[in-house]
Amino acid sequence: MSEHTIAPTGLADPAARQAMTAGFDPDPGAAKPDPILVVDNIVRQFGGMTAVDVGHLEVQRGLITALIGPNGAGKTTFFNLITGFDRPTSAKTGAHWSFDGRKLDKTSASSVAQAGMVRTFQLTKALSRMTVIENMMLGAQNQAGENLFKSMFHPVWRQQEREIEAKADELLQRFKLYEKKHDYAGSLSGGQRKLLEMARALMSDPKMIMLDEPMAGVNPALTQSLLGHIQSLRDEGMTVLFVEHDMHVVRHISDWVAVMAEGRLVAEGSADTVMSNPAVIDAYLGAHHDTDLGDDALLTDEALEEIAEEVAAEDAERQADEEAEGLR
Ligand SMILES: Nc1ncnc2c1ncn2[C@@H]1O[C@H](COP(=O)(O)OP(=O)(O)OP(=O)(O)O)[C@@H](O)[C@H]1O
Repeated sequence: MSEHTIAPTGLADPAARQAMTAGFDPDPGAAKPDPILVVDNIVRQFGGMTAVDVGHLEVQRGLITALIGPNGAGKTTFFNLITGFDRPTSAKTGAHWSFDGRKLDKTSASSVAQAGMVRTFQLTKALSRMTVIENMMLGAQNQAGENLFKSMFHPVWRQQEREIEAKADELLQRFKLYEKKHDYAGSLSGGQRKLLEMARALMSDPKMIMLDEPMAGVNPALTQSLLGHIQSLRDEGMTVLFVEHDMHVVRHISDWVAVMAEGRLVAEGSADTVMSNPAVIDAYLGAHHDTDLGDDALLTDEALEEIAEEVAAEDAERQADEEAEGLR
């Protein structure tokens, strides 16, 4: 085991995870035995519209928790709020959240990342024009958003550069991106970009990784590899919180599911339980009549490939639409 690999925990055993979650109270916002993230009274309004209004949420340490909900439910806004990229409207009226026992509500995005709660970032245009290894090196500097570029010139950066590069190489090997080390990140496929986003987030040794739609734009060849990487992170002791629209993926890898609708937390439970919950079905049907909540508890390899093909086709369609719009 390398020095950057986290020691396996008892939660690598599916039976241990099932036994643990079977004991959770299924009420939305219920207490967990060992929460790594505790959120209270987070409200975000845009004008007169309430995008997020979460009274209480606990995320259990060491599990994969999916945050699901129809379009516009407030999932991304919630991610932005708890990672310091946005401020709650309720900042002065009792919003607070803590991670691993540390209060985070007055902290910046970089301090949140330093505390060990790291989210993935989509490759922006600027990051696409940098090489894979340059992206990884920036990831080491705590995911500080607009401060990423400044961080390159910090003296500490230069001192530690070699050590950091060795860690980056190790992660690139793990994520099968080492051969692409000096390629521009923009030249990677959709799936490889997702792997790079994940590898980059791991450069700061997080305790919890937050993934926003990790399967979007991923081609069939990489779908299973990506799911496997997410499960391995959990098996090694990391907590994973992810937003995902594909319910088959949610069923396949989640230990616990939290559901948002119209900004609020409306349900929690195992994937099977929440997807048969009438409040959840109503929330989805109200927003999206053709949503497939999935009907299989465990996916076959063929089903996974089909999902990946659908995702790739949707992505190609979206890209074609964007290109057509650009030509107009
Ligand atoms: N900067 C903003 N200004 C105004 N409204 C916003 C802003 N950001 C989000 N919203 C609104 O807040 C609501 C929640 O949006 P959000 O993107 O968080 O939902 P979501 O659950 O992540 O949706 P999706 O699954 O479609 O990504 C939506 O109605 C959205 O239009």
